[in-house]
Amino acid sequence: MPVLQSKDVPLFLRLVSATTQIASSAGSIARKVVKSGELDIVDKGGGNDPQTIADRAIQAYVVQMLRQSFPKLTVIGEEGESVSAENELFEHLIPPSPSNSVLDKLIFPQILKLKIPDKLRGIKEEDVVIWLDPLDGTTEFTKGGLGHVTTLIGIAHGGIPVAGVIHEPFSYHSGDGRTIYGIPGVGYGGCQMVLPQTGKRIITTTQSHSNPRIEAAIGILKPYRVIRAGGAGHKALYLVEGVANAYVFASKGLKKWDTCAPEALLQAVGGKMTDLSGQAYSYNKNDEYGNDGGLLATAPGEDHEWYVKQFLGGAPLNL
Ligand SMILES: Nc1ncnc2c1ncn2[C@@H]1O[C@H](COP(=O)(O)O)[C@@H](O)[C@H]1OP(=O)(O)O
Ligand SMILES: [Mg+2]
Ligand SMILES: [Mg+2]
Ligand SMILES: [Mg+2]
Repeated sequence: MPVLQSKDVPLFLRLVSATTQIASSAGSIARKVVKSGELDIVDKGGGNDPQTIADRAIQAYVVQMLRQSFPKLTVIGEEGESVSAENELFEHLIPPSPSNSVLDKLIFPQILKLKIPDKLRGIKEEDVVIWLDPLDGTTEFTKGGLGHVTTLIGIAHGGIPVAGVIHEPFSYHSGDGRTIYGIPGVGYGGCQMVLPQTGKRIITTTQSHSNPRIEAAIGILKPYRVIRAGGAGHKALYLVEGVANAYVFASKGLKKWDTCAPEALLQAVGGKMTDLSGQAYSYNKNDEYGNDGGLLATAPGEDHEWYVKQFLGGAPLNL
């Protein structure tokens, strides 16, 4: 990937650019698995947390590709350390190594030319933590709800999300999937931000992990409409694209790999994501994986603090 090795381009931009390429080619794995009809579902236990061969193979592929170009990164992936791209069970799913000419055809050539602040320009590889969710929305994936599925690659530095890449392998926009990136304070690409309508509060929440406490929290907000959908990435896109005003999950269950990339994209378009009490998540490598304070995300233009206040004024949520 000659252009990505150029020392003229800051590491941060080379990493974001490479991540968009890798996420995009990982989408072919999910599509191949669906075509084969063999999902090889494993129950990871603890409620509703299935894993398929697509989760394993995408994780292995993304980790291998990132490590090839950026060996000093810390990568924390949902499916753990044990999956390897050399595994004969899914060798057939791993995309062939692209030739240099293909790699030079960047999806977002503009990324390498972005003007970035000094604090991003000075980022060192060894200080970056990648939070990887190879397949988000796996429950929906196993039931054929393919539009809810995304691959999420969050890039964190100093405990905060500095960039996020979201790939929809089964986007209705394109048969090759859709890739989106966001860099807070700098820009975003691959989608268009649309402000949601105001006055009629539309709340999006889980479709497959609900419980009475989640329903009670939504009730506090007196929604005009509730949209139940799968995947943290998918629901964050609802906020980016004007479908919903807020995304609420008043429960434990979400992990840092579910939120890092969506949070970066949402911030890049002017939205906000915190736990239910308005506290920011921390994405250092030694942090707890769980987002045990639940999730509150608001679309651009929404008053995030208003939502926090409703929860503080309501019955204690006790997640
Ligand atoms: N109780 C849970 N256990 C494991 N993962 C969960 C749980 N609740 C939510 N998640 C993860 O958060 C995502 C968003 O939740 P939901 O789809 O219910 O809104 C899920 O797709 C799932 O990610 P994944 O599919 O990557 O395991
Ligand atoms: Mg999972
Ligand atoms: Mg997930
Ligand atoms: Mg996942």
